[in-house]
Amino acid sequence: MWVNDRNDNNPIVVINKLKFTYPGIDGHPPPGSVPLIEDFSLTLNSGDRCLLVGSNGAGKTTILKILGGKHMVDPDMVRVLGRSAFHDTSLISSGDLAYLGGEVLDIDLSWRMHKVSDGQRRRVQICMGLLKEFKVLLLDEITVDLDVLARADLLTFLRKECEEHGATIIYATHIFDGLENWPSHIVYVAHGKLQLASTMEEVKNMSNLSLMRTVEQWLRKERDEERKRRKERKANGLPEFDRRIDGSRVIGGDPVRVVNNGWAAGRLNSTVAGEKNFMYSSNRVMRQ
Ligand SMILES: Nc1ncnc2c1ncn2[C@@H]1O[C@H](COP(=O)(O)OP(=O)(O)OP(=O)(O)O)[C@@H](O)[C@H]1O
Repeated sequence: MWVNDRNDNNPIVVINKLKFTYPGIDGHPPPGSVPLIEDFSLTLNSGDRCLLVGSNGAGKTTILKILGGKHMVDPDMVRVLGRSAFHDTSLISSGDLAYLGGEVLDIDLSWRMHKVSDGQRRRVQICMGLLKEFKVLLLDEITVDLDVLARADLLTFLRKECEEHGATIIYATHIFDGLENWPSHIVYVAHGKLQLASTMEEVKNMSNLSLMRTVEQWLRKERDEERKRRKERKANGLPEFDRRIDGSRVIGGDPVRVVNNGWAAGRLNSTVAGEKNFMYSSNRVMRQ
């Protein structure tokens, strides 16, 4: 497969047998927990535009956050520009590595940003995130509120950054509008495991369908297999779902306070969401 066979001298992103479990309240994976990401390997080179696809909860954001140095993993498991993103903070501070996710750039309401639309706010967030010249850009579905033109312009700009300046982009998204000819590579992840990593050309040779329909087909197959697995478990007298180990939440009391959501100690970038029953969370997943 392309990911493991490529032999470029200076790969920009190298993920090598990545294994990750969100830590519990004590900072360690809860006993008995199954790794969320397992045996995940991927190599990307300068100029690659990689689309990261998968169903809800597949682990896309987690992978992007690990690459962005927001979760600690063994330094040999993830190298960005030859360095460990978690341990080498200069990667982010220099702007060489940029992470742009839904909730990362919170806007201070005192900037009168409450008077603008969601899409206008999103544009400001994106502009701020792209102010510094980047070598590696991690995008976690950032185009949700953009109008068609703003989205098309952004995709063109990003493509140019890759083609003309050799930037490398990994973009996790569920929105395939205007993406048909944008990526150079597609990576499909399911249940934290790599299912497919191919060039766009290979994906087109594999399927006559549009990119969106091709991905839809993959996800449908995944869902059908999951349903079959659950049915078989049930027939064998086993619980339909695997036992869930809740390690990173403190539940109970009023108000409910989540004090550890899996971000590495000392690097928590908290957002107070809501006033009454507030949660400390830097991840929208935890805001319920
Ligand atoms: N901070 C956290 N602590 C514990 N579990 C988490 C945390 N963040 C995410 N998870 C769990 O990890 C799994 C993968 O989540 P992740 O956000 O990486 O998926 P995703 O592929 O980005 O999903 P989506 O497409 O819905 O954004 C989910 O089951 C989620 O509940």
